[in-house]
Amino acid sequence: MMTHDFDYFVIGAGSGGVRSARIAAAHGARTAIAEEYRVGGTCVIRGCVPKKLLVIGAHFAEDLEDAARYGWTVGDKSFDWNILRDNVLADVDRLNAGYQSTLDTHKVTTFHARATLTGPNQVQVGDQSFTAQHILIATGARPFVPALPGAEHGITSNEIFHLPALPKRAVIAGGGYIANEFAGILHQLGVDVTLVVRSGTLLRGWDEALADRLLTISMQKGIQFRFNYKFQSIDKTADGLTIHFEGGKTIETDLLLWAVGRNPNSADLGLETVGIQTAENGAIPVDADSHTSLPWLHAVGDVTDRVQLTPIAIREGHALADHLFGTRRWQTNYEDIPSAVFSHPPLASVGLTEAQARKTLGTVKVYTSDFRPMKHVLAGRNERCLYKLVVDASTDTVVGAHMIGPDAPEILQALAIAIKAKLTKAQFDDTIALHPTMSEELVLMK
Ligand SMILES: Cc1cc2nc3c(=O)[nH]c(=O)nc-3n(C[C@H](O)[C@H](O)[C@H](O)COP(=O)(O)OP(=O)(O)OC[C@H]3O[C@@H](n4cnc5c(N)ncnc54)[C@H](O)[C@@H]3O)c2cc1C
Ligand SMILES: NC(=O)c1ccc[n+]([C@@H]2O[C@H](COP(=O)([O-])OP(=O)(O)OC[C@H]3O[C@@H](n4cnc5c(N)ncnc54)[C@H](O)[C@@H]3O)[C@@H](O)[C@H]2O)c1
Repeated sequence: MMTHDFDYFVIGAGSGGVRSARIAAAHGARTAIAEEYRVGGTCVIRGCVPKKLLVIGAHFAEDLEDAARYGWTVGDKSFDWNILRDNVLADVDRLNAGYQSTLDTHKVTTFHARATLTGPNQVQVGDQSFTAQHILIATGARPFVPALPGAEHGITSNEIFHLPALPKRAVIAGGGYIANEFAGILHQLGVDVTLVVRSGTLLRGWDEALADRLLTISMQKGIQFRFNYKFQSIDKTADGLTIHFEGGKTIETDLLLWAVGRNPNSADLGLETVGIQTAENGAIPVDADSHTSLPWLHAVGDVTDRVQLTPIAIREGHALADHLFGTRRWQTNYEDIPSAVFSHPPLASVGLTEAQARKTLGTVKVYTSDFRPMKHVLAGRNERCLYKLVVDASTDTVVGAHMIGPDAPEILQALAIAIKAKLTKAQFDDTIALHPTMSEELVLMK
């Protein structure tokens, strides 16, 4: 048998790559990983983690306001972006070091350089070349920026965490996760935010009633929306940017954030050299075990464009390493994946939306609770929660849960266990309420 330099060579030290490398090494595989930017990948360095810290930081704007109704005298409030940004970036450094130390502890050889495929079982890293029995591509996705005149004057989520100063005005392009999360963050921090959506729908694919509720609350807070606006070009001016839209409309702004999706990061990896053809958007085709059509080449995470979420990349990477180097063969289950939009307030969802259930099931029952949380009542904040349970009427199984309101993602993670376990509405009803909480609504819906 031919001896390779490594048993496993992982390209990309993000969520999927790090987990896969660590598990493979724990199984005894001689493992290497290459990272061209920073170990930890999108989620840790410029995604979930710094984003969530900014969400928490931004929410103090409302908490400090509400504190007065609870009897607290808060002195003159002021906000310093440099402090928040630098503390968040310092935490990212801490996590980055933690990820590196995990790799080191597991004796994974790390190369801090870009890697490419140069032939079957072959990788080039900087000016070094290696062979490996198995190679994993876990290179993630990159922000999509439309090819429009002046598009380069906009920034993406990669740059937003490093802003030297907050702008006065910001336009955010897109109506999905990143657009709504950063609309909330920037607005709370005092930026005049306009969200520009090319269609008439916010958060396509989410339960419509929840998306509508986010729109209503966001508008109430002062975020502006422009629907059915199609970008044409962007001019840099003395005062900032002028954005031109089809039909002659324009918006003046200081900052433009492109949040219009992320494409698999597979360009210039050498895939064509080894005979792999990607989908039009760059996605690497894989089977349920994350194998490509070549026996030595595998891919997990965003680069495969299955579900662009960290826990999914982690599972895919873990299952693959177990399969290649361990004894257990298992596959990632894509049913009932919980997810959240960390907007202000956040949305969280698992299972079928009402529309999906009506399309795919026979009869469907929908239970809703539309209420003002007690914290908001005393604070005089007119912001209502909306909880929704979708039930397959033929079996009484709860097939979907959808929530918007404070702490919705925290509540939904536990609720996702009940949905995954296919509990019935009767079992929800049989559960004693924990009073007074917001989540007790979930067992009180009639
Ligand atoms: C702003 C933002 C917020 C997000 N928030 C959430 C959230 O709250 N919850 C959630 O679940 N998901 C969130 N996501 C999505 C999540 O970050 C991704 O789904 C996840 O990181 C995908 O993991 P991955 O391993 O596929 O790729 P990544 O984590 O992106 O890792 C890929 C790594 O490969 C490296 N790389 C690329 N090419 C090469 C090469 N040729 N050689 C060497 N290295 C290379 C990259 O530098 C990167 O470090 C967010 C994403 C963004 C952008
Ligand atoms: N909280 C989370 O879990 C979280 C947070 C951020 C990102 N993510 C992941 O990262 C992915 C990327 O996030 P995202 O917000 O960029 O994508 P998204 O798919 O959520 O939203 C993209 C938006 O851009 C619009 N769009 C697409 N092309 C456009 C164009 N040419 N012009 C104008 N609008 C256009 C779409 O209609 C949509 O509203 C998400 O799909 C998600 O999987 C997850």
